[in-house]
Amino acid sequence: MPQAASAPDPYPAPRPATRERTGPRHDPEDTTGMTATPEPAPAPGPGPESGAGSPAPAPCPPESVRRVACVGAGVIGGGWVAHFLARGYDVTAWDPAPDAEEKLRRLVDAAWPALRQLGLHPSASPDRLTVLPTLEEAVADAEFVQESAPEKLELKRSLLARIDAAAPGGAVIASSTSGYPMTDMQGEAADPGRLLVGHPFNPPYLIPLVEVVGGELTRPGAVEWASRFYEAAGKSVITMDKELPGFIANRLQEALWREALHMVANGEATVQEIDDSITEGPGLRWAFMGPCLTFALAGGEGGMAHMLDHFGPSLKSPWTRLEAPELDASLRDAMVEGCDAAAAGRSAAQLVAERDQGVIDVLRATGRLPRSADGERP
Ligand SMILES: NC(=O)C1=CN([C@@H]2O[C@H](COP(=O)(O)OP(=O)(O)OC[C@H]3O[C@@H](n4cnc5c(N)ncnc54)[C@H](O)[C@@H]3O)[C@@H](O)[C@H]2O)C=CC1
Ligand SMILES: C[N+](C)(C)CC(=O)CC(=O)[O-]
Repeated sequence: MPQAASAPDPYPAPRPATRERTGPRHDPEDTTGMTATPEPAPAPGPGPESGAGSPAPAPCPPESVRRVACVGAGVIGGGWVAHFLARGYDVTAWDPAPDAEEKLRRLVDAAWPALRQLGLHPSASPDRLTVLPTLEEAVADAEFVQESAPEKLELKRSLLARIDAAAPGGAVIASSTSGYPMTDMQGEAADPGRLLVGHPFNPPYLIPLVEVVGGELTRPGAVEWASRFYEAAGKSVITMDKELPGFIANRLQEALWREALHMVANGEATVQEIDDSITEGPGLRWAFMGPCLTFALAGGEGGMAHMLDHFGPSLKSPWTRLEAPELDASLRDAMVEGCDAAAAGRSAAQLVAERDQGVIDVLRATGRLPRSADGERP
C-alpha cells in the first residue's frame, strides 16, 4: 500500500497481523477476554503533521479505546453498535432518519439475547449508547469512528470528509463499505491518511470477520492500528495490503450470487433449491474449512494436485457465466417471490432470531465462542 505523500505516520510501528477469535484485550491480565473495563485513553499529545499541515495528535493505543462513534445506524451500523456495546464500549451514534434512534434501540434489544449467549463484557450495557442529534456531536469525543451510511460513492466521499473535519485528530475512521476502494472515497478529506475500510459481515455482532484495507492516501500505521483495534474488540481480522474492489469475501460471494441470479433468471433453479444446495451441501463444510482446502480433499490422497489434474480442464467448460444477468423487473420479482416462499410466513424478526441462533450454534460447535466472564464457555 503506498504511503501518503510526505505525511509522517503518527501510528504505532506495524506488528504482524493475527487472526483473533477471542474476547477483547483491554486487560493483559485478563485470561477470559471479557473481564476488564476499557482503560481511559491517554490524552493525545502533540503529533506530527497531518496531510493538511496542521499537527495531528497520535491516537491512543488501540487496546485502550473506550469511546466509539457509529455514523449511520441501519442494518450494519446498528449491528456495529450492538457489537461495541456488548464489548463494553461507550457508543455514540448518529443517523439522519427521523425514526433512527427507535429503530436502533430495537435492533440492539433484538440482538442482546444472542450477545448474552456469546458472553457480555462486564461493563456491557445498552445504556452506554447515546444517540446524538448531529454528526459533529456524535464523533466529537470518539477514539474510533465506524461509518455505515448507504452504499453511494458521492455520499460516502462527502460524509467521510465531514467526519474527518469533526472527529478528534487522533481518531481512526473506518468505512463499512461493501466494495468501494478507499482511494475512491478519501479524496475530499483534509486528513485522508486516517481513513480506511473496515468491511464487516451481517450481523457484525456475530460474524467475526472484518476485512481491513487502506487507500492510496491512508497511512500504513492507521491500517495497522485499526487491525489491532478490531482484534481487541473481538473481531477476526484480515488485513489486506492491496486494494481490491469487493475485498476478498465479497468477490467470492458475488461470484456465487451472480450464478444464483442466472439460474433464477433462466428458470433453471428455484430460490429454495439454490439455498438448500448450499445449506445442505458445501455450506456445512465452509463454516470450518475454506473452499480451497475442502477441494484439496476432493483429490483424495493426491490432494490439490490430483484435484487440479483431474478436474482442472473442466474449468474451461461453461460453468461460469462471468457477466451478471440483467437485473430486470421479472428477475427482481422472481427473487422476491422466491424468498417470500422460502421464508414460509416467518417475519424478518423471526428470521433474524433463527439466523443468530444458527450462527451461535455453529460457533459453539466449532469451538469459536469467546470465553465468558467466569472463564467458562457460555
Ligand atoms: N447490509 C449488509 O449486509 C452489509 C452492508 N455493508 C455496508 O454497510 C453500509 C450500510 O449498509 P446497510 O446498513 O445495509 O444500509 P441501511 O440502509 O440498512 O442503513 C443505512 C443507514 O444510513 C442512514 N443514512 C442515510 N443517509 C446518511 C448520511 N448522509 N449519513 C449517515 N447515515 C445516513 C440511513 O438512515 C440508514 O439508517 C453500506 O456501505 C453497505 O455496503 C457492509 C456489510 C454488509
Ligand atoms: C450484500 N452485501 C454485499 C452487502 C453483503 C456484504 O457486504 C457482506 C455480508 O454480510 O455478506
